[in-house]
Amino acid sequence: LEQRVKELHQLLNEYGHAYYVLDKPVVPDSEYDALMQELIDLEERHPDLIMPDSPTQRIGGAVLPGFSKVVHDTPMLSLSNVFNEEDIREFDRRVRADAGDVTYVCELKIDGLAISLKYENGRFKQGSTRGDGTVGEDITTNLRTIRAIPLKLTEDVTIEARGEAYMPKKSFMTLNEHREEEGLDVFANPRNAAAGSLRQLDPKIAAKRNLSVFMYGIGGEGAAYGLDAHSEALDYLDRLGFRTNPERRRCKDIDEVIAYIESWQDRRQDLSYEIDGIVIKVDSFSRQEDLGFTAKSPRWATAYKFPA
Ligand SMILES: COc1nc2nc(N)nc(N)c2nc1C
Repeated sequence: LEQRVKELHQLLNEYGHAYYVLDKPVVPDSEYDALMQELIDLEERHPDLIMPDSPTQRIGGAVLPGFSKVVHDTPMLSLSNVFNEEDIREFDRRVRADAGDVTYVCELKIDGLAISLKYENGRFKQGSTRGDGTVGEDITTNLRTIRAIPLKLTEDVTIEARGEAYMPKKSFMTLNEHREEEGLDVFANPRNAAAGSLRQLDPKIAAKRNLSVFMYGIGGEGAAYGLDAHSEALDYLDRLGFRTNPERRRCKDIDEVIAYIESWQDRRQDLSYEIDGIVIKVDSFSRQEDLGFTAKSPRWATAYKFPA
């Protein structure tokens, strides 16, 4: 019996990772659903076999009275913005003045809300919003309902991952259609819909909102995991089981960055999620250290914003 439960955990985690994290289903939905139902039945008959990281435990029971506060180990900063090619080249000049020639990483800037996910010995422990950058809200129960967030990592590491929770465009359209039918206010955009969903005190509501995430960094010192560069940190997050955005690109100079940005000017409407810009980051962690931070933003990163 325990053996079958373990086997179901393994299968459901593997199939769930393929479907929700890699967007590459390996079994038909009907097979996944049948295995999930088998595990639900087994756990109902033998509650002693229910483990906290069981795939059935994503939707917590109780409605929360409110959200408790979480003080971030390191502040969740904001990004400076640039709006045109001149700004981008000015950013590059300032970077090279202090750090010399650098390689950049460009990432799509997902139009969602920033979250922090903390894991202890490979198990999801706490998830929170950015809040004011220093203190956020504990939304662990809601984040557990997001299938793209692993409850258990492939390694027993203690780590904090940071990224963006968002609502795909299709889910946003469907949600607003349902709200209109029910005479409820519609959400203005997917970002508001995602934020509103994660601010629900009843996890059953968040669970129905089809939210997803793209993780974009490690909280604290990436070097602590033997990593020398941001691109390596993203590959490490992949290996641990997190969902990262596949459109990221290492650029050897600012001309390549500008070409990458131009390539997304129009292509972005083909994406299944909304982006509001492109984030440009210096790749090497030691070059990032040379550059440091202003009071509220890293000097080694900036966000190019698309015209509204
Ligand atoms: C290093 O700090 C950051 N990195 C980021 N990366 C991406 N892709 N998107 C963001 N919104 C973002 N925001 C911040 C503060």
